[in-house]
This record gives sequence, structure tokens and C-alpha cells, in this order.
Amino acid sequence: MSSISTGRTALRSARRVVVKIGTNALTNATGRFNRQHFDALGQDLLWAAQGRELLVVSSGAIALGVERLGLPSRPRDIPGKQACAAVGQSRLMQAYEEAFAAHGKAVAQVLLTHEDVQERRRYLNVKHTLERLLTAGVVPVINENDTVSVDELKFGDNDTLAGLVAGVVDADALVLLSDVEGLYTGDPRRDAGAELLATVMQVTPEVLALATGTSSGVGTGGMSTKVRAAARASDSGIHCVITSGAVPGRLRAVLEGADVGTHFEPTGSRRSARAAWIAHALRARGTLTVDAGAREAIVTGKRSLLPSGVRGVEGDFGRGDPVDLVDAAGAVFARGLAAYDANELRRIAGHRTADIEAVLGYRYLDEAVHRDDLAVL
Ligand SMILES: Nc1ncnc2c1ncn2[C@@H]1O[C@H](COP(=O)(O)OP(=O)(O)O)[C@@H](O)[C@H]1O
Ligand SMILES: N[C@@H](CCC(=O)OP(=O)(O)O)C(=O)O
Repeated sequence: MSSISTGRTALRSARRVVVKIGTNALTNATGRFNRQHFDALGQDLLWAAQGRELLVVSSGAIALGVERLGLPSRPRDIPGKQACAAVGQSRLMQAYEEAFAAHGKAVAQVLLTHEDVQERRRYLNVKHTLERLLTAGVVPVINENDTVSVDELKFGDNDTLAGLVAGVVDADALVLLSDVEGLYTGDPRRDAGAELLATVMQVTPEVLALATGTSSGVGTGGMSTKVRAAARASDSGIHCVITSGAVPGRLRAVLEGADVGTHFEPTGSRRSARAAWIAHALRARGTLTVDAGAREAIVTGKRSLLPSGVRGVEGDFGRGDPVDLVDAAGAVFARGLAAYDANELRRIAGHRTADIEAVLGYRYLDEAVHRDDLAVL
């Protein structure tokens, strides 16, 4: 963490930009759609779309549905939220359609669930559709497909979805617009003395601890999901800024390299599409604890994980399923696709490759996780 901004100028040359707009940036204190805010935001988005490829990840379907149905507050039950989202999503798209059509730009509705990106073929379909829309000069407006999303299929919040989209399209920048100026040392709604951080060099556990959930009543996830999304983006070499969508001109200022909001410096390098999919789209179904030598070989030597480096196996996963690799201290440092299922790995853990066949009676690969199937985090 530092208060000196070093890399903001790179934002000036960002050509492919994902902008996430939270419910809080679209609604007023009572959760009603704020037309004035939206119009101002629309101007910023139009400016951003000039000479850049713009993707918008927009929340607000539930809030607009609540308003349209005249409900006193946001339902707490899932079918209630889903019904509101179904009503509100078309109103949300109408607002974007009008804002962009006035300037001759087309928008496209893209609704996703987490399940849509778990399988590589479907992930590539999403990627190719988004690429084609961008080539055609269309602005994709993306939201979670709330009406079909139940827990296990869900992203759960649009910060996570926006982080994923930034990785899918290999964006140059991810801008998360909320109702706060950025990441503070504490929740500014609760702590009047909380201070804004201009720059985060690395998302450490201390930085994560500053961000808590939402206290707004309309948002989902709060600052904590934004900081996690920023961490993922910066890990993939993507600049990320969290700032206010309620203040006109902030998005523009970000893309002009001005010192607004909280800038997360990229910590990793740009990933291949396959590594990005493994790192960010997949949810691990198990954990492999590896020894220090294997960790070093994977992180520094870009090598595969051999069975001899596996010290422990947790979970019930099949062959080809995603697994997290953790070090002896339990820190996750890589994710990959297992070449053997959990039971097989338990049996060959600690054994030399040459012994796999003797232990199992057969052998698929020499590796527990092949390096082509590995993404270091
Ligand atoms: N450290 C922090 N810095 C800034 N905001 C924080 C922090 N911790 C929690 N928050 C809360 O996160 C909220 C933004 O998240 P959320 O309500 O989910 O908004 P959105 O609809 O924009 O996603 C802020 O209104 C603020 O109350
Ligand atoms: N998909 C939901 C929003 C979910 C969400 O993450 O909301 P927010 O925290 O306001 O960005 C909707 O359109 O209402």
C-alpha cells in the first residue's frame, strides 16, 4: 500500500475497458432509480466509448424491478429477488439502449451465470461473442442471469463477474463504480475518520481486512468483493480502479490518468486465455498440498506438479477437475486441472513418477497436474 501513484498514466492508453456499475451508483438513498445520475453516467460512458472498446457490467435489475412492482423494499427471499430481476432487467437495458442510441451506438444484453464459464467450450463461446460485439462497435451490457441463478451456479455479485469479464476479454483496465470514492481504511458509512487509499500496490491480507461487506441495503458484496475482483484483475496484469459512479466525471478522470479513486497496480503479467480461464473462471473442487521443492519448480521454473511433490489431497474431485495448490502454510499459490482423481492422487502422492503404474496398476500422465493445465496465482 502506498499513497504515491506510479502507474496511472497507463490508464490513458487503455483501449479495452470494462466498467462495472453497482446498484448504488444507479439508485438514490431509498433504492429508487436515479435518472439524473444515470444521465450523467451515460455521458461518461459515451465519452469512454470514443476510441475505446467498452464493456459495461451493470447491476440494478433487482432495484429497478422493486421500483416497477411498487414493493416497499428489496425482497429477502431468492425467488422474490429473481422475479424483481426479471422485471427490472428489461428496464435496465432500456435505459442503456436510450443512452447509447442517442449517439448512434448499439448495446447488447449479455446475461451470464458462473456455470456458463466453468466449461471451456462455453467459456470460449462467451469470449467469442464478446469479441465479435466489440469488433462490431457494440457495447455489451452484462449482468448476472439472476432468474436462473441459484447458489451453486452463481457468481453471486457483479464485482466478481466484472473481474472475470475483464480476464475473458483480456481488458487493459477494469473500473468499478460504486457510491464511495474508493477503498478507505474502513467503511466510510460507519467510520467518519476512514481515509481514502489512492494506490494499492498489492492486495495483501491487511488490505483485504480493510474492506467489509455492504451496509447500504441495496448493494451485494460491498467493498470486499470489489477488492477481491481488483486483486484478480491486477494478478492478470489488468489495471483496476475503484471510484464513485455517483459523481459525474469520475470515469473520465480515471481514463485520463487523474488521481481519483483507488488504483490497484497490476502485479502479474497478462495471461493466455487458457491460463485466465483456469485462474479466474474455475472453482476448485479440491486441494493439493505440495512441498517446498514442488512449489518452487511450479512458480519459478514453470514446471508441472509431479506426484512426488504432493503431500496431501483434500476433496472429492475427478480427473480434469480444478484443484487449488497450497503450500505447507495453507496459502493457495496456483490452480490447475488434476490429471488423476482424488483417490488416485491419494495413492500416488509422494511416489516417483516411475512408480505410478506399480501403485495404481495403470498410468495416464507422468504429472499430477501438467504445466499446460496450471495457472500460478
Ligand atoms: N473499506 C471500505 N471502503 C469503502 N467502502 C466500504 C469499505 N468497507 C465497506 N464498504 C462499503 O461498501 C459499499 C459499496 O459496496 P456495495 O454496497 O456492494 O455497492 P455497489 O452497489 O456499488 O456494488 C460502500 O457503500 C461502503 O458502505
Ligand atoms: N445482478 C444484480 C446485482 C448484483 C450485485 O452485485 O449488485 P451490486 O453490489 O450493486 O453491484 C442486479 O442486477 O440487481
